[in-house]
Amino acid sequence: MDLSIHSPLLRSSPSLSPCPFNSKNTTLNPVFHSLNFDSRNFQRKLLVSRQNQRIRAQVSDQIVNDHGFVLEDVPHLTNFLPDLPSYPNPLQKSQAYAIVKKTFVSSEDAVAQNIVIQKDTPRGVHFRRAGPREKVYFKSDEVRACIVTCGGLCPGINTVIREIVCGLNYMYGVDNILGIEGGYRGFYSRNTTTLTPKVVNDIHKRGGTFLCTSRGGHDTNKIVDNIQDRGINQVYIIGGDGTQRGAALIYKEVEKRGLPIAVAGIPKTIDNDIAVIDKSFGFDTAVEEAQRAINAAHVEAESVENGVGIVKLMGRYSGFIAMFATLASRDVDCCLIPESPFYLEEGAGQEYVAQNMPGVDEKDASGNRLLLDIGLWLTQKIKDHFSEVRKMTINMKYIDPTYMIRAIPSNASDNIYCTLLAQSAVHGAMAGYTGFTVGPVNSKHAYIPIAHVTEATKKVKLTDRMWARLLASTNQPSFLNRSDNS
Ligand SMILES: Nc1ncnc2c1ncn2[C@@H]1O[C@H](COP(=O)(O)OP(=O)(O)O)[C@@H](O)[C@H]1O
Ligand SMILES: O=P(O)(O)OC[C@H]1O[C@](O)(COP(=O)(O)O)[C@@H](O)[C@@H]1O
Ligand SMILES: [Mg+2]
Repeated sequence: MDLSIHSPLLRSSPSLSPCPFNSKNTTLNPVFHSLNFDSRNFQRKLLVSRQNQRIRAQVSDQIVNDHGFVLEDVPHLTNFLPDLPSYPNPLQKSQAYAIVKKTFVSSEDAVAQNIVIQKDTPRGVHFRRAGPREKVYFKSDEVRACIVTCGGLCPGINTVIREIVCGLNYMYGVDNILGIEGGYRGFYSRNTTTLTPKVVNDIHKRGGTFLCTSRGGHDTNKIVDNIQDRGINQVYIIGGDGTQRGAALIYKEVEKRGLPIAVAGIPKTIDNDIAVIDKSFGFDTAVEEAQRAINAAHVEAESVENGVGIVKLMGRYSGFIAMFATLASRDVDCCLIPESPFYLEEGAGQEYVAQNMPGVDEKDASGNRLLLDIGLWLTQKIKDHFSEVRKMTINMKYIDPTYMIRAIPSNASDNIYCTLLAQSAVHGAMAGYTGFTVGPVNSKHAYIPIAHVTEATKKVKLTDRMWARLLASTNQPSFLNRSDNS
């Protein structure tokens, strides 16, 4: 019987305490050659090719120059509405920003996706740097914005909502902001709520989402009809990979209808599984909270004879929470993540787990596969092993803090991170960018084409040094052969 566990089906990433089982790169700062990519210059392929000899290829919104510099650009409203008027950015008159040396981000600023390069390698993919632009494409009193939150919870959602509202109001003088309640379906099945700085003043101190959320219910046409009917011209969409896919469809439909509506995505997920960006908001808070569960398991296991503690954490297909919580805690003896197939004494397959548990083919309303609860299964297997094979009685404590780590308010650093995300999204929408997701790339906030963050799921790389650090700290088996790593 094949008993090896196949990671894609793991529901979450348990970490164990105490466990029953026993180049050198040249780092260079990329040199930025002066490449003029002011939006009007490179929106239109042919125009760009003629105007700038250094640009030798452009595929859709991608520019490549002779140095292997690739700009993965985001759409701009003027791509399909060339006559859209622009206005001076009201931040010019802001007292707070008056002392800033460089209030506006240059249209030539780009953020490198890969900052560890070698002298002769191409300079690689870059994204537009996020931040306020000299010109905006909306008059403050004509903005009618809306905010929606979709998918699972995550610490910090309320901070993002609060800072979008306050950012729009304080920086751009916008006071027409709607909250769409209950996720995507809220566009057509619920009433909206009016958001002002006063209404959202304290919400960052609470977990969850002030606007409520849901899975499923994305109907692009109905959503865009509703956006149009309500006269909304800026749409802020906070959510994970599924939500961002939905946001891309909304942007496409808006473009098809030729509407002057900016669509901005703010990536949210507790799992940290969104590609390109350094880290998702709330992740640090969740890892911190997971310490409490690991600590409890450790204390319980240490305080009795033959104590074993198991903690189950979230992560779907990505084991970042378990990996970072383990690295931070140092009390964990074995960390199991979906990316790393593991075996018990005879091997242990997810198929085997599936035989013992119903519901393997079920999906949630968004189409996400409902994964098996590996934590409970593992707990039983370990108990069985000790009683049947080793003839020992163990004292097992199983802790499942999964929803507790995502339902809390964000910590201080996540709050600041959420503020930057929200403000970057506001600056981007006001500047007329659309169909973008915002997020930090190598610590600099950037506007990223939505497809880039949805086309792949970020996973722990077992061949990276971080996983090696974890193996070294727990002293657990790697479960992998060297040949598996290639
Ligand atoms: N491929 C898709 N196209 C359009 N909408 C989607 C898609 N995947 C998910 N959605 C919608 O996005 C919302 C959230 O998706 P879900 O997968 O539950 O959470 P998350 O965004 O956190 O990954 C749901 O309303 C769902 O209907
Ligand atoms: O909220 P639900 O439907 O119980 O789903 C739980 C899932 O949500 C998550 O917490 C977050 O997933 P999303 O970011 O895709 O919403 C997963 O870690 C977990 O598997
Ligand atoms: Mg998701």
